[in-house]
Amino acid sequence: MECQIQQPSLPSPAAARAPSRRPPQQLGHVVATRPPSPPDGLSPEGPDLAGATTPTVKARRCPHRSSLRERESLATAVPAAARLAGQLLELKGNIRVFYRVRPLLPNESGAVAYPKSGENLGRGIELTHNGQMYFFTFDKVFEQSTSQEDVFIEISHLVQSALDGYKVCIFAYGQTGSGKTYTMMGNPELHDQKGLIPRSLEQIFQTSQALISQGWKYKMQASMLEIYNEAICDLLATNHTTIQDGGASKYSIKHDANGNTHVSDLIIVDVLSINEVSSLLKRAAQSRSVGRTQMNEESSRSHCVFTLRIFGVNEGTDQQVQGVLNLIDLAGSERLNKSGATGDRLKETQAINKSLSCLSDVIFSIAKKEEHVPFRNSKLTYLLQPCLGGDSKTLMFVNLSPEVSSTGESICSLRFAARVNSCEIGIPRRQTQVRSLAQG
Ligand SMILES: Nc1ncnc2c1ncn2[C@@H]1O[C@H](COP(=O)(O)OP(=O)(O)OP(=O)(O)O)[C@@H](O)[C@H]1O
Repeated sequence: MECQIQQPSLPSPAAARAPSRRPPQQLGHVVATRPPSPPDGLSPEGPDLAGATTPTVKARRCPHRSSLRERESLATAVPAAARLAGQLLELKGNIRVFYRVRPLLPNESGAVAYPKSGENLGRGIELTHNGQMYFFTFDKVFEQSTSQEDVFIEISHLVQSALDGYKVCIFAYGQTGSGKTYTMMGNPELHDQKGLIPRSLEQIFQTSQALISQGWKYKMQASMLEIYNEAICDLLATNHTTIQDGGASKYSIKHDANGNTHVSDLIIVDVLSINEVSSLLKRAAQSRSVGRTQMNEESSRSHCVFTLRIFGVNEGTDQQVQGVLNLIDLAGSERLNKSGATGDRLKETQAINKSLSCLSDVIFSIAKKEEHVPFRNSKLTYLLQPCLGGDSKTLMFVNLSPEVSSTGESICSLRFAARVNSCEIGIPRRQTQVRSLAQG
């Protein structure tokens, strides 16, 4: 069940520290239902970054060699190791899991350690709880000192693949105050503190500009919503209405046959530059439901979903791609007795915990390969259905607080993450086609 966990009731600290004997390739399930498509940049029919070459030349030369070379020059921002990790990620059909531990705050004492060598270096974490040692391994661990930039480098290849026509979904999960918002958004104004969302968007715009010389033209559309107390709220709307406000016909979620999600009445903005997206992010951040709790001065009380739809066409080859980038900052899980929530905070906390528990039910159901997966039990799970049960490239960040009193919650988060990591959601599928003459 907890495939990446060495049992909690370990006999001795020495045994607890013994490295896992599981060979690295078993850490994720390789889905072998059909041969995996070659990693980005290796696809002969590639509308990807590499495939964006002059069509006549491309048709005559070895696509593999040219693709790789061109990608090398285009994606200079993505170091080779991270690209390789991304390609591996793509070959597996699982939801990948990275975890990040936030630094200790003043007056906190830590209960987290990491393997210093061996096969679990960079992937393992040890927690001590009530005198027992717990050991987990996942795809990647970011220790307290890891910078925002280093975290982004590890996911930049995944982000890039949205331009190739993939659906990409990255979400942050974890206890309240563990660093989800810092990881996803951070402070977009300060270079060192910029989170994954602003960095991803910068990269997408830079790369799309670089591809103009190879015949590619991209159109981008952004939307941003939050799910607060089980109601959807449009963060780009100037005048907020939710279903609870009486806008009953508003914001219903639908998925089309290609697994694309549509939320009725949601404002979708054409964005032409990174500056335009930045001001949208600023607007949305001001609208987000934030409150003070005992656990976090500025706690996000909602799940926040940023979506960038990417439409690309190559004027030379008539190839079209349609990618989606979903970046999601979930509300934090919290124990009611620890958070001290009352009144509105209590209601919010209950709604957050209920939707996270629905997420957990969905994950359990997918992991057990059950016929019926209860996606419709909450707005969050229904919205995430294509990311959790479809053909998208999905990555979950588990954010952890290193603080002693948080270890119980951290262990729950890590157990949940192990389930998520074991979910096989299928090989990611690229949305691409050749433009017909009729389309112009
Ligand atoms: N990697 C980090 N480096 C520096 N500070 C961090 C880091 N991660 C989190 N913090 C700080 O810790 C505090 C809590 O982080 P954050 O608000 O991101 O948590 P959260 O998980 O989003 O919480 P909630 O679920 O309540 O919204 C913030 O003050 C944030 O700036």
